[in-house]
Amino acid sequence: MKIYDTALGPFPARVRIAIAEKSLEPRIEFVPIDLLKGEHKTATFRDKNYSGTVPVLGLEDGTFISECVAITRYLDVLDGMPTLTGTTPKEQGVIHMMTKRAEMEFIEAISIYFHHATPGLGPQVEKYQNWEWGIYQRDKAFAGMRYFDSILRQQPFVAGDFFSMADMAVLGGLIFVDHLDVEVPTECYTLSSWYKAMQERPSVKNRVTMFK
Ligand SMILES: N[C@@H](CCC(=O)N[C@@H](CS(=O)(=O)O)C(=O)NCC(=O)O)C(=O)O
Repeated sequence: MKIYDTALGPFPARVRIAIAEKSLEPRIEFVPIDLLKGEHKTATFRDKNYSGTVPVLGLEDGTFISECVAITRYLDVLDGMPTLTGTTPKEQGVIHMMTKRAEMEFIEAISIYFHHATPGLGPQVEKYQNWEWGIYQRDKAFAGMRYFDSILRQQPFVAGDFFSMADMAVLGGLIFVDHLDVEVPTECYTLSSWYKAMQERPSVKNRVTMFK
């Protein structure tokens, strides 16, 4: 299998954590895609992923799977023993809901801020920027951090009692925050200490870095 990504990006980190959690590194060839040069927006790359984003999983039969959730689910059930996306219907429903919520309320919001209200990936890539929209989404991400802080005051992980795909989505958002000119709100000390604790997890350790 191949993973087309950028080694240090927040969304790719979600899948790289999943790969580590499932001990799949030996089966994966990582193919670097240069976002700063806009390689992900070329026709060649869009043949792999119409949306022009990374990561993308390439299978031996020529199938390409994009979207962190889809890739994580594929990798999680590969061994017939899902550990990240739920085993019971309720677990699967709650994990999927909290992952989607982490995307809509946090990582996608801070990503929009990155692309629209900062230089982002540079003028060669950021063809359209809307500063107001970026600031609006930044504030949405702050509200999202306060929400996840409140969740983590009630339970050890984002979707309940065990580490799951939902935690990886929140970690992706925190990686963005780490390297932008924004901070986790001081009142979100539970989220901050959870983030610190997560970085001791072998699958997360050293993956919390960002492309420059
Ligand atoms: N919905 C997609 C989003 C993926 C995404 O936005 N990836 C970023 C990678 S990174 O910024 O996190 O490193 C990207 O390709 N950004 C490039 C762009 O948006 O031009 C997913 O879940 O995989």
